[in-house]
Amino acid sequence: MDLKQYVTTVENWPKEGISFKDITTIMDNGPAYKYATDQIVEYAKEVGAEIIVGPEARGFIIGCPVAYALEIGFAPVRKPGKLPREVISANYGLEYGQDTLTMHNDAVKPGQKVLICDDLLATGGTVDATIRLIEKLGGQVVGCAFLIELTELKGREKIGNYPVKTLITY
Ligand SMILES: O=P(O)(O)OC[C@H]1O[C@H](OP(=O)(O)OP(=O)(O)O)[C@H](O)[C@@H]1O
Ligand SMILES: Nc1ncnc2[nH]cnc12
Repeated sequence: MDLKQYVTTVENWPKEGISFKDITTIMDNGPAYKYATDQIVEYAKEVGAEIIVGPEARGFIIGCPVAYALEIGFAPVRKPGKLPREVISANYGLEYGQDTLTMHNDAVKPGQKVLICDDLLATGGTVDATIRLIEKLGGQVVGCAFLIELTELKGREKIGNYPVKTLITY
């Protein structure tokens, strides 16, 4: 299936110069959402993922069905003030701003094999911060899976040698 036909590009949103890739038009199409999820499930099997970690908010949409299909856990990475128990934090830069991400300090167990799932790899700031959080807890990042990669923004370079799987590139 050509997933690209289901991605909607919105120019100059949320601010001037950003070419926003809207994935709601993948999600609201049953066969497209299932096809995309199935591709990432296969990748998760290949890398031997034992838990999925996904950053708020769109990482939940991609990561949760993968965890469900494999009957493994899902650990959320969230913006500050959202997780109720003790957290660890990491700062990062975004294509359009600066922020902090947090994760429960027992969400990933030492040595556990983790697949990070998100909708989009842009500058790599979000996934880089997510990797730092997982590794602080002793987790082993075995892969990073995305629906979309914006190659111009060089996210892969930012994260170096971690295996990356993307379904659509621009
Ligand atoms: O590679 P990067 O430059 O870090 O950009 C990619 C990240 O940006 C978006 O999330 P955003 O922070 O907009 O949050 P949202 O999912 O809650 O809308 C997207 O869902 C990725 O997580
Ligand atoms: N260009 C982009 N498209 C969609 N989501 C984004 N999040 C950050 N940059 C984005």
